[in-house]
Amino acid sequence: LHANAEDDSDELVNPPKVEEKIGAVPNGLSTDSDVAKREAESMSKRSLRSNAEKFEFQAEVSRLMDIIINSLYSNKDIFLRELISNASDALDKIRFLSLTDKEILGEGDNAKLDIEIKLNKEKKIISIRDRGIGMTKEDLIKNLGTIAKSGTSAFVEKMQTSGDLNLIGQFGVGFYSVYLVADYVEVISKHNEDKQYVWESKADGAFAISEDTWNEPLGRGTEIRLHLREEAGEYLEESKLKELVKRYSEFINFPIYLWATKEVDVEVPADEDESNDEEETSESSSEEEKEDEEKEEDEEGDKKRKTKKVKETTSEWELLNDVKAIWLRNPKEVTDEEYTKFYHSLAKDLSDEKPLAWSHFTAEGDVEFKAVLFVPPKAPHDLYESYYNANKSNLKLYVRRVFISDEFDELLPKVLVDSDTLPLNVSREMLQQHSSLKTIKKKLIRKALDMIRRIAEEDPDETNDKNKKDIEESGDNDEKKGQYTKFWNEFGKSIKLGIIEDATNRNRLAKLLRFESTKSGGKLTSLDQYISRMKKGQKDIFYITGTTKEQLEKSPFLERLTKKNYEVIYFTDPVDEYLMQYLMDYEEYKFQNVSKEGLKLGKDSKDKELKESFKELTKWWKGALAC
Ligand SMILES: Nc1ncnc2c1ncn2[C@@H]1O[C@H](COP(=O)(O)OP(=O)(O)OP(=O)(O)O)[C@@H](O)[C@H]1O
Repeated sequence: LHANAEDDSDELVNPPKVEEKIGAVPNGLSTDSDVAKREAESMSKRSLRSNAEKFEFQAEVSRLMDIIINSLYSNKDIFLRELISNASDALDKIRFLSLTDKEILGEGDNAKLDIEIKLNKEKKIISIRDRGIGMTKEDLIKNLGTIAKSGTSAFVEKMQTSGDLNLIGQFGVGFYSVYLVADYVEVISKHNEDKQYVWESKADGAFAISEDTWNEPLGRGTEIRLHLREEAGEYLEESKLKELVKRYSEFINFPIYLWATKEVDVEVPADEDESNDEEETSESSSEEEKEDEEKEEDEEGDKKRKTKKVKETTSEWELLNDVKAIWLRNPKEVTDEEYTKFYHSLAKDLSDEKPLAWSHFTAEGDVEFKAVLFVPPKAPHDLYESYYNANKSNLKLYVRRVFISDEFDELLPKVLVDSDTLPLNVSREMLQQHSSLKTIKKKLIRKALDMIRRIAEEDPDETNDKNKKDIEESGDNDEKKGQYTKFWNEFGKSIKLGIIEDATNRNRLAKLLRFESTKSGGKLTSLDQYISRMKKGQKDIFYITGTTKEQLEKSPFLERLTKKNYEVIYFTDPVDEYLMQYLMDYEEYKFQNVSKEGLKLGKDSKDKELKESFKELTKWWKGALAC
């Protein structure tokens, strides 16, 4: 990049004008002395600039960086996805602000919302540049080093036990993954409200910030330059980067361009090329012959001039992703693989695991919107820690393709919604209160519950005879087998919390409950299955709460019921006791805690019990009379 800093930085400021670039020589040398100066300052032998302001990383961040830089983790690819995702977030932010203030985007190239990647093979640098919101000096200090995110220590802990870096993006510390491949990183950033600054660090406990007086002005946005480690040379291959963008960032909502070189055939007049291409010029090897040819051509009048094809290397911006949002497409035309990939990019999930289910639909009526809902294969690591944190949610809302917010206080599966009905020019806070959002929420919850119910219905392990036949007919048994148990193990607690909080959907959620019982044979069972096994005349659903099933099995209260062949549910989760204060009944049956005093059994058993007590009473009475 620096060898021709002027050319390059120009290209970074004025990107994708493909036509202009054809034939340009991106690696040509420049004689401009300013450029040479800039380059010298910029590279500074990979030591932090001496006159820069120095900062220490916050201790947790420093530990995190140590772990990353010394990691033997083989999937180093993730750095690119993290940087692209940060660039995309920064673009979302500026686009959102521009809804209420058009001026904010600026003019010309500044208004182009895209992401550009460039390679400098010679200097082993990858640069990723966006025209997003950018960072002020204060942002750079805060965001990249001095303030540890809440996820930092959680991630450090997780890394120490599992060594699995895949989750880095989910812990909100993705930026630092650059040190998997680089040993020196520069972040050049320009925010509308500040000057251009350079942040730099070699991940050795310190970083430095200087006002940028040597790089080309960015206009607005951020450029991240990774000075690659010796062993990370593979990332200088264009093919590798193309593959990575395709794999991990295909669904980013902004165009991602790579400054790609390619060989093109160029037609040149046969004679012009003579001096530098011996093979090709053999047909006209002497001045005389050349003159003869010219004469011939002149004589032939309108006949074409003699030309020939030569190969030339040129560079141009190549678009790497298809920006058409998946949710706008017809569901019939989107493949399972595309949904899975889209989910992975949305959830920053690097595993190969498919989502447990998804639902892609268009809602019509008063509020129109399109949505794609996913049930992740695994619950987010902090799902319950942050359960009551109002700002944390997995819902992403777009209005007319513009990302508006992911700050909703609703717990839903991974969700992405795009609506044309909502107004664009209102603040996030106002939008939260907008009545349309309530309708969206209602519809989404219904759809999410349907989707979860379907996981159960399609799972052959869920031995509900009603749907067993359908499952057998559908043929894809293996894939669906055990999926509901998997769902339950990951999200069961959410269903319970839903029952507690959402009175309107309580019954629908109760259908999704699973538990073990005295008759479930160690497996999970549902309320419907419990009801199907009920004794004749039984009016109640019996349950017992405690810490473990083993402990409950010894309970004398339980024995009283099992002796009479009643099925009793074991509720052993700490939340269950609380849950049962809200779940009074299911269908026409009441819940009864068997360890409560004064337990009433079902009608027939009640009669029996009465008879029993009557027998006892008469025995006693007879005895008393005999005395
Ligand atoms: N290209 C960028 N433009 C503007 N700000 C950025 C950019 N890259 C990073 N940042 C800022 O630095 C912060 C830290 O980035 P980092 O990747 O570590 O975490 P994150 O983006 O919040 O979470 P995640 O890792 O899940 O993407 C971001 O929250 C953002 O404020």
